[in-house]
Amino acid sequence: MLGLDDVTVRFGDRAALDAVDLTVAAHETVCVLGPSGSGKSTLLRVVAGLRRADRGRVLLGGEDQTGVPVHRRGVGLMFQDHQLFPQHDVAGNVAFGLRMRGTNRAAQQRRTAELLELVGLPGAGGRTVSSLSGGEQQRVALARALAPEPKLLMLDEPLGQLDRGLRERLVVELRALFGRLGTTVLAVTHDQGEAFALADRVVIMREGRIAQTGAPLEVWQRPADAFVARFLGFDNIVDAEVRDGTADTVWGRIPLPAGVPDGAYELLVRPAGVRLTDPGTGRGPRCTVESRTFRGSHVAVRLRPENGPVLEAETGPRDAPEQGARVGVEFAPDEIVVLGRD
Ligand SMILES: Nc1ncnc2c1ncn2[C@@H]1O[C@H](COP(=O)(O)OP(=O)(O)OP(=O)(O)O)[C@@H](O)[C@H]1O
Repeated sequence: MLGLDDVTVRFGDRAALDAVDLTVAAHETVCVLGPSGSGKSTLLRVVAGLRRADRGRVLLGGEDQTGVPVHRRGVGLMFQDHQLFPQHDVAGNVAFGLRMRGTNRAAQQRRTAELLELVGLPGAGGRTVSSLSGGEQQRVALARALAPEPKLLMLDEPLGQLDRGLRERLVVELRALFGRLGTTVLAVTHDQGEAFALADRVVIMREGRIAQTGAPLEVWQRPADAFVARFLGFDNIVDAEVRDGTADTVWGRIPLPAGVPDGAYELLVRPAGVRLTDPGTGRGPRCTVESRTFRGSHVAVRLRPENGPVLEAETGPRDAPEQGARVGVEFAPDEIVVLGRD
C-alpha cells in the first residue's frame, strides 16, 4: 500500500530523514515511535505530500507520488491538535472531506450518520464542537479523517492530549475499528504503550533512520541495540566479555542463553531476570536496596551493587524488600538479551 524508497529530507545540512526504506501493507497498522526530533513528523509529512523528499520516492498503491499534491494522494490525516472547525457542528465537520469531493447531500448525510455511529457518537451530528469533551472531539476528528475512505489513514499523536484512562480505552476501540474497516494506518506517537497496543508493527526511529522494526512483542523481547532497549525503558545495560557461554561484567558473571559466540557485547538484563536472594547468597553481586516503586502488578526495585551501576530488579507486590536492606542477586539466563552493537 505504502512504500518509502530511500527517502531523504534535509533541513540545511541536517537530514531529518536519512535514506529511509519502509513499507506498509494493506490493512496493516504501523506505529512510528522515537524520541523528539527523530524524524517521525517529517515521515508523515513527506508521505502526505506536505513536504518534498530531497531524494528517494514515496509510493502509494505502487504509484510514485512525486509531484502529486496532498489532496490527490487519497490519504486521511488526523493531527495532534485535531482542529475541528468550530463554526461547523459535528456533522459539518465529519462531512468536510465529502463536501470537498462534491459528494451529494443525501450521501453526505448517510455517511456522516454511519461514521458517528462507528466512532461511538450516534446522533451527535447536531452538537456544537465546543459542547464536546476532549475524547469526543478526538472521535469526531477520526470520523472526519475516515469519511472520504482514504487509502491510508495517517495519525499524528492521535491521542496525545487526552488523559491516560481515556487514551487506553480509545486505543482498544481504535484497534478494533481499524480491524473491522480494514483500514491501513500509519501512526506516529511518542507513547510506547499506545504504539504497542495499537500497532501490528512498530518502527523505532533514531536521528532520521529506522533503528528497528518488528511486531510489538518481537521488539519488546529482542530490542536490536542499546538505543532501542533504553528507549523502551530498559536501563540494565552492561558491557560484557563472553567466553564459553558466560558473560564477564562489572556485575560479575552473568549466565547467558545457549549459543552466544565468544566476543564483546552489550547485554540487557531484564529486571524480571534479576532475582533477589537472601544476603550472602546468590551468585550475582551483593546489593543494597536504594528505592522501590510500586507499579501495580509488580514493584520496581533499584539496587546499588558493590560494583557497577544501579541494577533494577522486579518483584511481586508483596515480596519487595525494604529500602536500605541488603540482598543477594541471582541472574536468570532466559531474561538476558544479547544486544547488537549500537
Ligand atoms: N521546518 C523545519 N525546519 C528546520 N528543521 C526542521 C523542520 N522540521 C523539522 N526539523 C528538524 O528535523 C528533525 C526531525 O523533526 P521531526 O519533527 O520530524 O521530529 P519528530 O520525531 O516528529 O519530533 P517530535 O516528537 O518532537 O514531534 C529535527 O531535528 C527538527 O529540528
